[in-house]
Amino acid sequence: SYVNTREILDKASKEYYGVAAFNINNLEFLQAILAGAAEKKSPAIIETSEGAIKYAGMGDYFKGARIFVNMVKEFANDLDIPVALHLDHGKDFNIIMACIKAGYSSVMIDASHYDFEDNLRITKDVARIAHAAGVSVEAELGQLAGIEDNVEAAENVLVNVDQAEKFCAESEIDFFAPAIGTSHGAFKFKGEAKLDYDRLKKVKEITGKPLVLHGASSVVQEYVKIAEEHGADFGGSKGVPSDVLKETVKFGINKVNTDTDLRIAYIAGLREYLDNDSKQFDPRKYYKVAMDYTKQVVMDRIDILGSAGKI
Ligand SMILES: O=C(COP(=O)(O)O)N(O)CCCCO
Ligand code: NA
Ligand SMILES: [Zn+2]
Repeated sequence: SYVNTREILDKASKEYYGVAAFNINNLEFLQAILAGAAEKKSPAIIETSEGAIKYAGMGDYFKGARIFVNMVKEFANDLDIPVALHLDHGKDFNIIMACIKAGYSSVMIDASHYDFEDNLRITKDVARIAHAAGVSVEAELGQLAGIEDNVEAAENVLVNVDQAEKFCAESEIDFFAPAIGTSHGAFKFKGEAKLDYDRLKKVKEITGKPLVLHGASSVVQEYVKIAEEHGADFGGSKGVPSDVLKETVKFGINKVNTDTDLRIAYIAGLREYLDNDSKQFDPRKYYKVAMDYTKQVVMDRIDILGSAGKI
């Protein structure tokens, strides 16, 4: 069934497990994600960046938002698992409004590159409007380094715990994304993957809200290897190890944003297929391995985060 994201995350926050939020740009990733989540009897949060919405609508983001709402609802209505659709990194007020109007379950207002007062003011405005339309809201404090899609920042700025308290108390948001040392993309750490668990624990205690981890992909080396065996160059790629991910869930992370892991699994499967079948030109065939690997990553991630059977 198609649900409000709060239904999924309030339960996860109470019971201390994580729910992956998987990014999509097209039909094939959506099919792979929902197949994996359904098989694991897990809730599923589908999310789209502003770039994905412009991509799907061929520049018309009202159309793009409606396309994703209709695709997700069509599948969700026939599934026994709860499915939500979320706008990831909403920055453009018009796109946020288009998603609310189209029927998204939740929207992120990402004003984290503004100063604190402006971030709080903008977030309060969006929360008031979204809530009036029955849509839940995510916002972020601190910044992730790394450039991906149209989401970029110079360097890591870790969340300030005192600011988090004021921000969560006054902004009326439903989910909160504290920056604790991750970054977007496939090259997250030069050395060891270290996240600020202490800051995370304090934010959970103080806010009591469902928390979001951005830049949470693990960059699974099994699929990096397959992609590189078939011509990819992902040298130096490193993500959040699964044991570190489990620690963040233990300390209160509930929504685990995952884009890069699906992208790597998909391109690994596509490269492998194209190298092995020079005669094929049916997209339902040559996307198959890509979708199978993506589904496998979805199921593995659900096992790591503990959301299997939580419906
Ligand atoms: O936080 C994340 C997940 O990041 P990643 O999957 O790279 O670790 N996202 O918000 C996904 C989209 C980033 C911009 O395209
Ligand atoms: Na988000
Ligand atoms: Zn993010």
